[in-house]
This record gives sequence, structure tokens and C-alpha cells, in this order.
Amino acid sequence: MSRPSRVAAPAPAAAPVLAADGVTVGYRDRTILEGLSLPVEAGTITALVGPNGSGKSTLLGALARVLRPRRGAVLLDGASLAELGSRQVARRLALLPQSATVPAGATAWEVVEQGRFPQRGAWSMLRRADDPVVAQALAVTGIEHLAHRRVAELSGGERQRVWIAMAVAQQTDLLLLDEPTTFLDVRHQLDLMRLVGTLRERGVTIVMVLHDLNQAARYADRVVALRDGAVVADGAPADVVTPALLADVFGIDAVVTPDPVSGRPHFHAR
Ligand SMILES: Nc1ncnc2c1ncn2[C@@H]1O[C@H](COP(=O)(O)OP(=O)(O)OP(=O)(O)O)[C@@H](O)[C@H]1O
Repeated sequence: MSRPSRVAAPAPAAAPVLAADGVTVGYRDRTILEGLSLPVEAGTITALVGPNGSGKSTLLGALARVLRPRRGAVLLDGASLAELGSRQVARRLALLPQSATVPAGATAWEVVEQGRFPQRGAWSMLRRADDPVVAQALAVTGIEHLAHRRVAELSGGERQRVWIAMAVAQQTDLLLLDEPTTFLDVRHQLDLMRLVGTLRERGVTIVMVLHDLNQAARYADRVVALRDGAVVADGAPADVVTPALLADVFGIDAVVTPDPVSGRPHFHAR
């Protein structure tokens, strides 16, 4: 018979909404991630950082079911992604990939509208009801004025905002962003980070690959550093963005000071 404990049981940790559970992922004969686990809590912003080739996009691809793990599983609310239908996954999870094919001739509005397809039934056409959602996605990414321009003819930063708007229009509760600030000028980088913050306040869970460590430290709740396909640091920005990590993972001699605006760690290379 078990004796009643006098010690209060710790509050159970919230179940992760999305979790890599011992995943091994690779390309042809190369293994990139081996037995990697990463649970992601609902309503948080996680930044994946690490040197080029460390496996950040590979991990994001596995979390988005673009890449199938050879071993282990990615769990969405505890269910294996591999066992869910594409539409089921697309209703829950939107991915902004590192690069996307530009559809010939399509306008920004038409591309962003494609974000609505997963929310429709199998054979139904887009409904007028989707128009406000598309318009809103264009507005929050600041590209209303580009709605009727061909995406193929837009600048890199304008096009990047079209892809972001498409992911936003999908209205999922999970958003996976691979280097979302690529091509964006400083003002639009700020706008994007604020948009990500607003979405998080609405309960959206965000995982994003960021190259800018200062940006990761400022805007993420959790920073996960990868090196050679393994997680080498994982925690609050103040615990991860440290001189030791910068030296060890990035080979940078740096000082870290509190950012005067946010109080978050901010590194300066010597
Ligand atoms: N389609 C592919 N086929 C074969 N190898 C690949 C493929 N994509 C990535 N790799 C390899 O997998 C490793 C991890 O790449 P990945 O793109 O995940 O790294 P990353 O951390 O996102 O890099 P970066 O910061 O340069 O974007 C690299 O060695 C890369 O060459």
C-alpha cells in the first residue's frame, strides 16, 4: 500500500502541442539529426539558432512533416504526424519555407488565397468568406498595395512578405518560420517580429529559425541552439545567449549586455 505523500506533487508540465520525439532525419545516405527530442509548449515562441548546416531547417522540415523521420516521430497533440492526413496537418500547422517556388503569373492575392485551401472541404471552391481573411493577411504584412502585382515581379523582401501572408492566412495555431526576416529591411523585420508577438498573444505557437541571435534573444521565449544536428543549449534567452555559448557554438569572442530597450541579452562581437 502506498503511503500518502506529505510533499505536494509538482504541477504537471503542460503537454507539448508539438514534439519531436527521438527523431532521426537525414537525406539519402546522410543522417543529420539523430534521436533528437524537442517538445514545444503551446502559445510560446521558440527560436532555433546555430551555425550554417547545423540542422535547423532539417528540424523545422521534420516538425512540419516535409521530411519524414527515419526513426522516432513528430507528435501533434500526442498523435504521430505520419498518421495524419495532409489536410488535417495543414489545418493545424503552417510552414514558411526557406525558399519557395514562385508560381508563374500568380498575383500576391492569389498566392495568399492559397493559404485558405486547407480550411475548405475536399472539393469546395474558395468562398467569398475567405476574402476578409486574405485581405487581413495582406494588411498585417503590409502588402495590400501589392495585392494585384505578379509575385514573380516583386522584390525579394516584398515576395517574402507574400509568403508570410500566405502562412498567416492559413490561420493555424502553429506557425513554423524558416528565416522569416530574410530579405526584409529593418523596419519590416521589426513589423514581422511584432506580428509574431501579436499572434503569440492570440495563442499561436511559433517555432522559427533565426540567424540573428540578438533578434532571437529579444523576441523568443525560448532559444534552442543546434550544432552538428544536436541540441547544445535550450532555455530562456538569458540562459542561452551567453559569451560561453557564442564562443563554443559560433566561435565568436563577444560580450553580452542587457538590451537597453527590452532588457534581453544582446551580444557584441569584439
Ligand atoms: N535536400 C538536401 N539534400 C542533402 N543534404 C541536405 C539537404 N538539405 C540540407 N542538407 C544538408 O543537411 C545539413 C543540415 O542542413 P540544414 O539546411 O538543416 O542546416 P541549417 O542549420 O538550416 O543551415 P543554414 O543556416 O545554412 O540554413 C547540411 O549539411 C546540408 O548540406
